[in-house]
Amino acid sequence: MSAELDRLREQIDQLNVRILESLNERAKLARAIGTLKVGQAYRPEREAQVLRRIKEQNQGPLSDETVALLFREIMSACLAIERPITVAYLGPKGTFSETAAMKHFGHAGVGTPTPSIDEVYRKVQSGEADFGVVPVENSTEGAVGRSLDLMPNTPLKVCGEVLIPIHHHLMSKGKRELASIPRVFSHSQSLAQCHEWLNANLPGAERIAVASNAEAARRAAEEPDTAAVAGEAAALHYGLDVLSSNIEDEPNNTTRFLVLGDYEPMPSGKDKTSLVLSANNRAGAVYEMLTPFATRGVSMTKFESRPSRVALWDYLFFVDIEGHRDDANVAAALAEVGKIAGYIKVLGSYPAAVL
Ligand SMILES: O=C(O)C(=O)C[C@]1(C(=O)O)C=C[C@@H](O)C=C1
Repeated sequence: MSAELDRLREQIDQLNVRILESLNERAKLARAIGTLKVGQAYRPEREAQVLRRIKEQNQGPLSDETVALLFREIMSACLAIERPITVAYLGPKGTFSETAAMKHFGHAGVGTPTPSIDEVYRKVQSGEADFGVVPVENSTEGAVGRSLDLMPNTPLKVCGEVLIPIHHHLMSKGKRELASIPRVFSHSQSLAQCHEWLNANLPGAERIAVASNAEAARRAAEEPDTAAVAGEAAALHYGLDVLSSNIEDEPNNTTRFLVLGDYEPMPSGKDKTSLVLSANNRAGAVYEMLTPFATRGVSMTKFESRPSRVALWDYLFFVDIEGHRDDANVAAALAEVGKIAGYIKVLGSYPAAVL
């Protein structure tokens, strides 16, 4: 048994040397590519292609998801040799936005927790951060209004999307009985996402909405007789005990984040395009405006209306379609929609989420 163990470990040691050599060889190639580039070194379209190919080529036993996550980190580390990417996200540390930023840019990216969505936009616009990550919609609770409302006026482009499965946990400083918790902090969306569970398990507790679920965890760590509803990252960051796991009412609860930056990705082969439209206020106007997508075979993956904030009962439509704005059918459809719509702004074309 022990001889067999030694033999297998010897093989792993030898393989580690080869992996190490390969990693550094790869890093040198990435650095050489970096010297040829003008402007932004980060290329999301290339990263998406690399990750898709790795998933296709994977023979196991590691899962496709696992190998893709490993290669995400390898690319993140290779890119950081020149200069780590800076990413502003809705903080404090421990939010799902931080999880999204790290999932997309890898852990060699330097995350900057930022107090509000407005401030994330501002930091990227001013060049204080290379990219920003903002939540745009949750599968249970719908749109994140502020992120959408800032899009029509920003010069930034949408250059990526990140999907994060959202699992909420009830946590407190030290283990305690649920019945002994008089107050629970969380973000209003998280409270809504756990509404049924809280009704059933903490019926008497006061629910207090705070700016983020990481802020909720921070307060639960400091204030006696309180608990927080937040994610695992927040429990780890603030040293809280998880009293009950996965308390979200909808098990497939997922939040979608967009990556914003001063960069327009090239086509990656599987892309999405986000746009904002307004229709004239007459019968059939929205139907007519969207018809070119149908006739050109362009799938719409999202249609969301928001008050325009310009006139009463005037709306903006946030639309996502499949394909890149440079794809022939998408370009033709956008040109036709542009002639019909009262207003059109293409927010960006970007690779569909791989992970
Ligand atoms: O192919 C490139 O453009 C690279 O810079 C290399 C590389 C990689 O490590 O594969 C690194 C960073 C980019 O974001 C994309 C890919």
